[in-house]
Amino acid sequence: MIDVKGLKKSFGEIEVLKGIDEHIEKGEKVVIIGPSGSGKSTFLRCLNLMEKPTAGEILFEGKDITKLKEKEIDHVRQRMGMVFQHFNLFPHMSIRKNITFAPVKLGLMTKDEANAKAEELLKRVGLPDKADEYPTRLSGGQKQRIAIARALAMNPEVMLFDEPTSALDPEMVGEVLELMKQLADAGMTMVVVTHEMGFAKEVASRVLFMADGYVMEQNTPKEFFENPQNPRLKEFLSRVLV
Ligand SMILES: Nc1ncnc2c1ncn2[C@@H]1O[C@H](COP(=O)(O)OP(=O)(O)OP(=O)(O)O)[C@@H](O)[C@H]1O
Repeated sequence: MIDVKGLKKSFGEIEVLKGIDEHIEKGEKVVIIGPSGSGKSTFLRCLNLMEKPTAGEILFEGKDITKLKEKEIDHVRQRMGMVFQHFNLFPHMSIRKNITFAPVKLGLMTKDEANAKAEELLKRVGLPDKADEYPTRLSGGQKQRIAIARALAMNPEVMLFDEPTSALDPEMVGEVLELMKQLADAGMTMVVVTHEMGFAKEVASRVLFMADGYVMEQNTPKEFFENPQNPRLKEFLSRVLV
């Protein structure tokens, strides 16, 4: 589904991604872990071209999306939903409007269709009575569940999650991870940057370890956590799996 070839990304003089080759299959749940600053978010943001790669190719369904024009890039982004650490909801819009705004603006649905979709999604994320509320009235966990509903409103084929629970109070982490597990069980292709090792163990089909702009190791969760090979990964796991 997604083929990444020789991906590099620099910000000014600093090379953050130094050459990444990856293949993501339809239905896979790829979890990316690694130390702060290792390039995890940058890699994720390159996948849907929120960051423009400095070099390399990203093939989505066989087509190199790094060569597309701006308008075609919008189309790719519709097919790859993104969920951010800080929710990024529109504060001046109701929850319903947050969910329906993009599909209507992009002409994917009529207003009525989008409203019906919003209702269905609000039920799915367990917040059926929040359509007329505004984001400021919601808890962090609720905001993130709405952000997931908003991404799903575009009927994406892939969902990208950038540390979706890192900004949440501890008691709200579970409700968001539970919703992500439901999505995984429903067959969604997912790429997730997270510090939640339990989620990686339970949900991932493959776990990637990034350090210094490279994918240093990757494996099934069982092998990854029980039999790590790279010394950097061993050291990282010894610190996070206390
Ligand atoms: N827009 C930008 N301009 C300049 N430097 C950037 C930009 N985005 C990221 N960087 C730098 O790139 C490096 C990698 O950042 P990135 O956010 O990808 O790491 P990360 O592994 O996701 O870290 P964390 O776990 O702390 O979120 C960091 O040194 C960061 O400062």
